[in-house]
Amino acid sequence: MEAISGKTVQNVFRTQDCQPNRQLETCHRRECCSFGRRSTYPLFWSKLACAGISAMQLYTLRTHQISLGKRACVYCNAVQFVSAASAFEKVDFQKLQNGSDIRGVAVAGVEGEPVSLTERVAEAIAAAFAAWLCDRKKSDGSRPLRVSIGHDSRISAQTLQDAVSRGLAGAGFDVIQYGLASTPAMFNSTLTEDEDVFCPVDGSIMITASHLPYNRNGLKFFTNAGGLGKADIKDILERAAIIYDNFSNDALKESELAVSAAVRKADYMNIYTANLVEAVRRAAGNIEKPLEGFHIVVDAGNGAGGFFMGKVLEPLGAVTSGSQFLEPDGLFPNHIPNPEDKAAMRALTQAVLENKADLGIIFDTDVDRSAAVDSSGREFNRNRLIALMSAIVLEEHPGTTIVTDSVTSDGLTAFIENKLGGKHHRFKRGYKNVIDEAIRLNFVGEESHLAIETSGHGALKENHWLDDGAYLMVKVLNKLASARVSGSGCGSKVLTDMVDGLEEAEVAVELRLKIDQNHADLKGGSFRDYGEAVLKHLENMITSDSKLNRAPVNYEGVRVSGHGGWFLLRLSLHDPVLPLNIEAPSLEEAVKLGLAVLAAVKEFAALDTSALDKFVQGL
Ligand SMILES: O=P(O)(O)OC[C@H]1O[C@H](O)[C@H](O)[C@@H](O)[C@@H]1O
Repeated sequence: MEAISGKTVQNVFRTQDCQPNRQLETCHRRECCSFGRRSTYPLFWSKLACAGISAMQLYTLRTHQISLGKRACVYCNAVQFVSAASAFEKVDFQKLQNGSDIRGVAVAGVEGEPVSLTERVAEAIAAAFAAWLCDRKKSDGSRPLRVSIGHDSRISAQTLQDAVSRGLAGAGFDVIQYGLASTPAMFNSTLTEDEDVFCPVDGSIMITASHLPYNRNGLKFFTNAGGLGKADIKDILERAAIIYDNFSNDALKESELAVSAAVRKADYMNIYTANLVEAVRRAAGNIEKPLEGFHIVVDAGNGAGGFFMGKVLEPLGAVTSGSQFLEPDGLFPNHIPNPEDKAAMRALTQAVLENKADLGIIFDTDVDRSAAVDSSGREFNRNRLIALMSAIVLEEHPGTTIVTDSVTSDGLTAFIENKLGGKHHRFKRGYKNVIDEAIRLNFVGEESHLAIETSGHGALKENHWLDDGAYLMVKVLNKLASARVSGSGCGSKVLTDMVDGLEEAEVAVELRLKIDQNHADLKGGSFRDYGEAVLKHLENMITSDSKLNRAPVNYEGVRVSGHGGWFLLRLSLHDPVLPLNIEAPSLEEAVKLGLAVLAAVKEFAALDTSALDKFVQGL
């Protein structure tokens, strides 16, 4: 985690908005809208987005709520712009896309990282999501469309929640705020049937930037069909850019007024966690406290996952003393909440050993990822976590296909296929990619029940293909509890035994080789094209080395086996980086693989190979 100076901390709450200074000529027309009662405004915006109407021609339509459920008349205020110039700082909305999420800098104070996710930007994106949703869902007339909002522990959470609420309320939506929540809970709120917590919602927004540093934040979107994909996010950002460019002072004020009528608060985490508790009780044969006598520590890294101790483990009877960093603190003062972070895993392991616990559980900031540690301090992380989850799922669904990301080991394939009798389908990196691939396989007739990444994202068919770190841990707890009930084992040894036979490489490294986007060698092209050229060249070089073999089936980058191990060079999903994974039985053999890559890539001047240089020199 970056060091945070006192000055930075003072700065972090200074918001980023600039005040509009443009002259507006407003003309309010009050009229009853004869079309779509609640969806008027978003639909209008979405049409604008598609038609590319100029700001000179714009009229914003605004629907207002009179009272919940009793809105006899919807009226529109038309605000005519006299200037096409945006009142706010120019924003490149497409740059905020991070795969199927939106991510940006939300807090000022870090040098070289100007704020990009301002309140106004967030408001425009929320209004754009409303427009997008209106194109897909129609209100049945009994109530307005509604969207739930949750957030993780970041210090910009509250400000962004307010902005997102304004964007939705201004679009005529009902807004249900859940406060501190997990990403998977937000998806669940689109499925739950419970009017007490205003569910099901028509859409849901989670405000989070996962494990990124404290100054970042972002948005994830859900409907009852799951998380939105890349194309949806692109669409929403295109709409948001138009909305933002045409914001007026009056429209913004009206959103502020609309908020108080539109916002409801609900404790949805109670419902979500009760379902998790119920799942473990059911698996143990409806015992009230199936974890009685188990000592389990939780490390939430000061993210949103602290609920797991008090609302899941304790009702199930587990002893939880020694759990740590459960209080939400968006400056993440202890370690980054991220199972991929070595310091985070060390902290959990230490807590398990010091407390002589049976199991340790760790979550990322928004609880869509998790990992565990057994009583001896061995990690269930990366390939070992996938092996454990595969063993659990294959017991329930013999022969099923396990879909994983591309950086999984050859040892994992052997374990899944030879020991467990399943099929390993190694696909691409990216949680959305593996989930979508598992759904596709089922669709074409190949049964798959688990899609899981080495990052700790894992989704089960039985849980609506939702990547839910808490649900993964519930499956682990089910195993612990049911093994004791059936007398087949006690403590985390049950779990450790399940991954017995998984071969793990002596050396496993990931080196991230940066592409300098400003380097002349790119010749004005994109880093992606450059990266592809590096990969093509590597592929050609490999064919002339008899000790190396390209993987016969491969979906991403160049994967090669040789010297008793393997390597994969691929393009990062998001960054101008070529990540290189090497696994081998010894350092010597890993270096041989590294040298083969180095020989092929060294002529690419814009590629920073210093990490690989150091590795092959044994530094
Ligand atoms: O391609 P990389 O830079 O290694 O990043 C890949 C990772 O990006 C994000 O963090 C996604 O949430 C992960 O699902 C994905 O695995």
